[in-house]
Amino acid sequence: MLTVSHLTKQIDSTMIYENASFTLPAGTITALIGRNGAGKTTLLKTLVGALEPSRGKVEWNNQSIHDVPAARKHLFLVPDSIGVYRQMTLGSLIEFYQAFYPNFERTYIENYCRSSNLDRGRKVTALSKGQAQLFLLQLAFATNAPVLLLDEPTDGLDRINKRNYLQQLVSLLTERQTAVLIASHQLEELDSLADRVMTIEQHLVKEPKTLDDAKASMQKWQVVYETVPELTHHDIHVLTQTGRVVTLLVLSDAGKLYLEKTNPLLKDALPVQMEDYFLGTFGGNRHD
Ligand SMILES: Nc1ncnc2c1ncn2[C@@H]1O[C@H](COP(=O)(O)OP(=O)(O)OP(=O)(O)O)[C@@H](O)[C@H]1O
Repeated sequence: MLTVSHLTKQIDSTMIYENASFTLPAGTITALIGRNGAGKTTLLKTLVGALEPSRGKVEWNNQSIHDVPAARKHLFLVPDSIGVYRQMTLGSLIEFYQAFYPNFERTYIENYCRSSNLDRGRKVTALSKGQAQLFLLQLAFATNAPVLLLDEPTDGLDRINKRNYLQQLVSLLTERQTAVLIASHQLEELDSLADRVMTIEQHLVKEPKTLDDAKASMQKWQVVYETVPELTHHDIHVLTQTGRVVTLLVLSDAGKLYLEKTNPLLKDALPVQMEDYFLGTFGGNRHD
């Protein structure tokens, strides 16, 4: 299992992210969410050994990813851009990763190239953004690595490829018991996919919570007023207001009490979605 302890990254004296401590259990999908620039990509790059941590460690079964390069064969990162692969041909990428990953399934990726009419001699730059992304995602499956780190995996995919890819991810994950960490802004997608959610809030990496626990930490209400009051409480986050109808998130018991005191005419509970969780966590007065 991948175990991360007190992982911290500073670049020049700027804190990028701090104190990441978590494990990635087999057969689970963990969503990593945070505002732009929160440090998600930097965290993924540190996990895979592409960046050195300032403090803390990443271990695969007690072997340090940073001190023992061979331990990295248990992880594969699909980056958020093809930058590092630009000048490589598909064939050379396949050779490169086959040499590194002991359970690499060459037939799998070759079949994919054939069925998608991708010539192995083509450079990654000669593919469209979506084609390159799909190729890397399939390459990730071909490595058979027990831990997959995916940075904005569905960015650039059309709806059909996105749906097919997500179905494939879930079935491969179940079959192989892969541990997956996905950094993404596609919150609706994460809602149906993730078992757990981990946030980076003001540089601090929080412990993963189950999706149910995360959603239960806030309540969503649709409230109707005679006259809508100013809802200024720290733990009330207004999502929308249409006339006298307000949809809001309540982030604490104090917020709940405050809401009661505003004497709404009607109050209906709504299910909390991942997008609400994001807005409640990052968009409320607490983070202003
Ligand atoms: N090589 C670098 N030198 C200096 N600062 C860097 C470097 N790489 C990243 N940063 C800074 O680290 C912070 C986090 O960047 P990162 O790309 O990890 O964020 P992110 O959460 O993935 O953002 P987004 O959601 O926009 O993709 C940013 O402020 C960025 O400017």
